[in-house]
Amino acid sequence: MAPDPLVRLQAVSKIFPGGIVGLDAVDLDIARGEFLTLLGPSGCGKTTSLRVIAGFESPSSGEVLLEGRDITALRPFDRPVNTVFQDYALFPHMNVAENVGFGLSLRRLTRAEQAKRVGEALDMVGLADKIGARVSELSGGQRQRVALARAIVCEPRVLLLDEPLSALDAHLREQMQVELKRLQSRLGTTFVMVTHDQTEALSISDRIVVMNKGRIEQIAPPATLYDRPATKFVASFIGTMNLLQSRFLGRDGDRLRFAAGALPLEAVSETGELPGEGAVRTIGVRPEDLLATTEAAAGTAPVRVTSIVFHGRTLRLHAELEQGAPVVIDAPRRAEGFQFSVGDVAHISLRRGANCPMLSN
Ligand SMILES: Nc1ncnc2c1ncn2[C@@H]1O[C@H](COP(=O)(O)OP(=O)(O)OP(=O)(O)O)[C@@H](O)[C@H]1O
Repeated sequence: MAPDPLVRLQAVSKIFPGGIVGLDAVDLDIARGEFLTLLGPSGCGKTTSLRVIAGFESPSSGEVLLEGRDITALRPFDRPVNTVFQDYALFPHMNVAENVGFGLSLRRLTRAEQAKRVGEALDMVGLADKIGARVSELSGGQRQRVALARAIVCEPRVLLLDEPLSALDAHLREQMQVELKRLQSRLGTTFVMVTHDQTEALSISDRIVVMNKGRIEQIAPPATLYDRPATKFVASFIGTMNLLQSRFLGRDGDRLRFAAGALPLEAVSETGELPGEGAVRTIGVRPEDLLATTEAAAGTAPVRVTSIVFHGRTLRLHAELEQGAPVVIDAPRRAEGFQFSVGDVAHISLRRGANCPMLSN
């Protein structure tokens, strides 16, 4: 039997004034020690989920459980939960040590104990040498670390992070992603992070919750989400995916044979659903799972190249299948013996062994 989750959202809905749906019957189990990321477009309910867990927002219906105990009515400060906000919410008139120690000052600790814990938290985030610095003297990345230290110093059971890296430039952001993940592993604390950046979610999380319109579309580890998205929404939100309307031809063991126009495809069904013969389904095909050649052969379909985009090691061909359906192919740049130009006809086929998901709506 799976161990009890640390946090459980049970049929949580949040309806804002005016009937705006923030969350729509969300069920979510968060495991002890995991790095869970809430991912989705603007307005999908990520921040509302976080605020419900923190206690800043009370659900319209449903329960929030912590280790099986109903904490729905508990005030934020009575929950063993801390939040790192997008803008860090640091006190500009206090120095680094005072900012980090602020949460502790509400607890009954001796001054010596407080100072020790502040020192340890700053060590954890690599800022021990800035202990006396004013917040205004710090860079964006350093402020971010102070905010983290202030949140971890209270040793919360759950650390909530609302777009914690969004104020940083791309380079620093990537570096902080690695640091955040390392910090989480060292602490063993459960982290729940909100982001709308899929690359960030994929690189940092143990599991990702993809949200859409107040509901959960799919919960899975990054590789599963990438390789086997369950819905069209998830497929198009994570990386680039061709969504090809395809006719079901029959099955070969657990492989389902389809055709998108003249292009033969093989797919797997996540749900176990077996379509009727001739039924049309959407098959998700990654650009790297399509091969392009200049010559027609068995198993290829012709496409017309409409544009070519330089992607470093690969060229991304944007093309059209016979019926005008758009398709994107990643072709290696140093492919022997062929080159494509806009307007050319290329012959594409599915890479052997590609795992194409059959997607539901
Ligand atoms: N206090 C509020 N009053 C009214 N509507 C709200 C309130 N807070 C959130 N909403 C609405 O609830 C929905 C979910 O909002 P939420 O902030 O959770 O989305 P989000 O996924 O975090 O978006 P973003 O990425 O833009 O922060 C949106 O339609 C939003 O407009």
